Amino acid sequence: MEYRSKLNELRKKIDEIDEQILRLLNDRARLARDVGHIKKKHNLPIYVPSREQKIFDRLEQLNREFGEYFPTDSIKPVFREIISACRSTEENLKVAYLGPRATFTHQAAIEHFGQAVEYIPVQTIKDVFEEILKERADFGVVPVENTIEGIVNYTHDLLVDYTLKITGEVILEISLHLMGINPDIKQIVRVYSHRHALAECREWLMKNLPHAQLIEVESTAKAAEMAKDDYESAAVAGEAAADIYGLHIIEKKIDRHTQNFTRFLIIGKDIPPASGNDKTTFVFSVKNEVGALYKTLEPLYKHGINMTKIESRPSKKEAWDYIFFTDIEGHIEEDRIRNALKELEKKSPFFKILGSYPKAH
Ligand SMILES: O=C(O)C(=O)C[C@]1(C(=O)O)C=C[C@@H](O)C=C1
Repeated sequence: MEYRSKLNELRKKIDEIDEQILRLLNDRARLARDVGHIKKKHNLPIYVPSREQKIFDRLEQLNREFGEYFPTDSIKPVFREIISACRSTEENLKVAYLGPRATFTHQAAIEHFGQAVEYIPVQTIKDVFEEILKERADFGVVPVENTIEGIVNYTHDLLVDYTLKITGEVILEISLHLMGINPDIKQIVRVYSHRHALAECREWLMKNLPHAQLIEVESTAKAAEMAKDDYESAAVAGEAAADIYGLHIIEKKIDRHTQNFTRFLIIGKDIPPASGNDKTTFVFSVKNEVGALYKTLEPLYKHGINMTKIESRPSKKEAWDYIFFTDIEGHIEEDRIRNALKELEKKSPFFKILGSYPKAH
């Protein structure tokens, strides 16, 4: 019985600490609200991703110094929600994303903005751009490339056509989980999912649920919705679907791809200020002459700028004419980046900066 009194004593201490945390959260929210008043008065943006990134970096570092009793991997998810909630006392951010709810794009959006924003699921990537342009949303979230499927052409084309800017990126590991309201796998007789997701998990399903009926539905999100009221059903879907539809994750990562990552872009109207660890994305074309690509990119080399990616796409203006989507390290506020890009622009028939934004970790 002695352990009971010890347990009670420890729980009492946890309650006291929770109370202190809660008081501090209220103090924090009050300060954020005051910051919000000043920013509104001086017409400054409420959402400052560079500041948020600095907070995460500093706290992760401090947590290591504190001995990591609290897992460092949990710092960002916890503080992301704290900041999201504090931010919501300053302004109600509206974020459009390629829906429906519970998709991986939704998951990426939550990973970036936290829960305390108004989410607007829309049907197409173009609708995401339109929502921002028509001022129904402040930001948008769209997929741009996947390690297995390659680039999302449509997102690239829209970035060229619209005046909007890339303001951030999220890289998400695409893991498919088995989920349901019933955690007992032995009672599962039906498994819902999208055709591709079922195919990716076939090996695991054959081995562990050989008698279950596999039912194809239009999306992994729909699968989770189908499973949410049925004790004998499970769905194969992403983590956001389990959160949103209140399902238990019965078995984590049942897909066989270990290198399945998708990169999502956050788009908005303005380029955010430098965070100190940024990327700039631009697109350009080259003249039709020998060594044109080499010559056009020379200013990057001259100014010591690291190019991390270059991707060609048909320009759609003339046959066999290409434009190049390029990522470099650094922010357009930095002199060396600005100067190099000015020189590069002079050499290109077409040039456009698509954004400068904090690098995803
Ligand atoms: O520092 C600010 O500018 C704030 O508004 C506070 C705060 C925060 O909660 O820490 C909230 C929103 C911003 O995106 C950045 C940080």
